[in-house]
Amino acid sequence: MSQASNPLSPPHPIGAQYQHTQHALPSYLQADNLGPWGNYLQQVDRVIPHLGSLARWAETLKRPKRVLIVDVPIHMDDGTIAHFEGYRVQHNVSRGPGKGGVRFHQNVTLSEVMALSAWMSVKNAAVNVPYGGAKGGIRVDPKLLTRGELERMTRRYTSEIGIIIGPNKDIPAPDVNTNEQTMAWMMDTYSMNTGSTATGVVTGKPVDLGGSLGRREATGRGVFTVGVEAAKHIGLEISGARIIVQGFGNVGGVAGKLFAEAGAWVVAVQDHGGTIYREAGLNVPALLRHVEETGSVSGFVDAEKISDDSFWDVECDILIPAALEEQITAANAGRIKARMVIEGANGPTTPAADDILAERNVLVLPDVIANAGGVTVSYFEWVQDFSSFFWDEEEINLRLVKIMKEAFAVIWNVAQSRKVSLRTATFIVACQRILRTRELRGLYP
Ligand SMILES: NC(=O)C1=CN([C@@H]2O[C@H](COP(=O)(O)OP(=O)(O)OC[C@H]3O[C@@H](n4cnc5c(N)ncnc54)[C@H](O)[C@@H]3O)[C@@H](O)[C@H]2O)C=CC1
Ligand SMILES: O=C(O)CCC(=O)C(=O)O
Repeated sequence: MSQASNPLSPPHPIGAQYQHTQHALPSYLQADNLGPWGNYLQQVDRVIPHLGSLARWAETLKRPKRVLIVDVPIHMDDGTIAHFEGYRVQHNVSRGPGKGGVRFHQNVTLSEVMALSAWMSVKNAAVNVPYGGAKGGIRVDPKLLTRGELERMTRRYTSEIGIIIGPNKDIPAPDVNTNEQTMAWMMDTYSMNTGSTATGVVTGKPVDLGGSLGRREATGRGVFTVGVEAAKHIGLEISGARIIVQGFGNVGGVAGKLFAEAGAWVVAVQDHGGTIYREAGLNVPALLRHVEETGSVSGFVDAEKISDDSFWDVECDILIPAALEEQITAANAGRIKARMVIEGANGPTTPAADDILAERNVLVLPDVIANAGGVTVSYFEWVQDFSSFFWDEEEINLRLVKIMKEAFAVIWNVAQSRKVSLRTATFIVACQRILRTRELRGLYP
């Protein structure tokens, strides 16, 4: 059907590159394709037998508290109007305000944001920061927008979700394809709409706007910290270890840099643009500069280009997935050579792949503890904003490492004593905390 004869077409034509946002099936109709949310539900089912009497509250974990779908209309630079679909999901707010990032990606769906918000509830409880779990996103390829379009979309989205976010209600932060600038626009929009500067409404802001030193590197630093702790348990020497990284953005780039500085060899890196390999180890600082300049690892001169699929066959000791969900599946888990997988990304391993890796004695450090460094420093940022007293970077990193090591030690011991995976152990610790609060608070207002 042509645009002109379709009664549902927008009054103004839209640019061809945005048509997917108009014609894609609304994501809330895709509920039968559970994807990451289905994986999360399976992870919950694995923890229920370990919850004792709290298991009677477990259904709480399987239902998001609040789901908001918003239409985000903006003027494009060429004068046309485009509509984007945005989401904010608050999975659980028993332990405190919702907390979790905002993702801009062309494949974002409601089911995905539901899963990401639920993993935030588990993660925040695992490191015992006083938050529930939330997440947001817009179904858009931000690489196709100009800076002005991106700003208008971010601001309109912030206004639309403004009814449920706030420094004491739900605090967004960066995730895939969002950054400090995105958070600055969100903070400014929320502040203008409420009539006073509210730095604590988002974290991951520029330091000049009340952001925290160390937040940019925090998730990668947390990945590195738990990786080093786990390596000690399995007798893996970090110096000289071979590492492969999928996703070389905020999380993968910083984790790769810290492992390289500790003497490891980053031998393969994959991102959306392709996969590169160097037997003798990549020059990580030079690769980071290349990504900064070009947007991808692709085209890095001092490396061999290999096929995306052969990434999974590379000989290595540690694999760090740091891109998107469902990357390690039953189809490739049997090929992975690593002794340890450190999940920088959220939800990169499906439950079926978890089982294959466990059978093959590959240790998986799950997202819900391995990438908790980001939200931990977000918590520091929020505390600093409330007190208007800012800490130096050394103090932030010391506190971050202490929290990550202590949380990981508790989880490791639970895994040993209950003879369960580190993922189930993390869920046991976290879900007990969440459900205990749920029980104490009771049900009626
Ligand atoms: N930024 C943060 O503080 C935190 C992020 N995470 C998770 O870490 C993961 C990465 O997030 P960021 O580094 O912040 O995002 P980013 O936007 O900085 O980087 C994303 C990276 O993934 C790559 N990528 C995208 N699609 C890909 C594909 N199909 N195949 C291979 N690589 C692909 C991109 O090229 C880029 O290198 C996400 O799962 C996110 O939810 C988790 C905790 C905190
Ligand atoms: O820093 C935060 O609040 C949340 C970061 C995030 O989205 C995540 O941990 O997945």
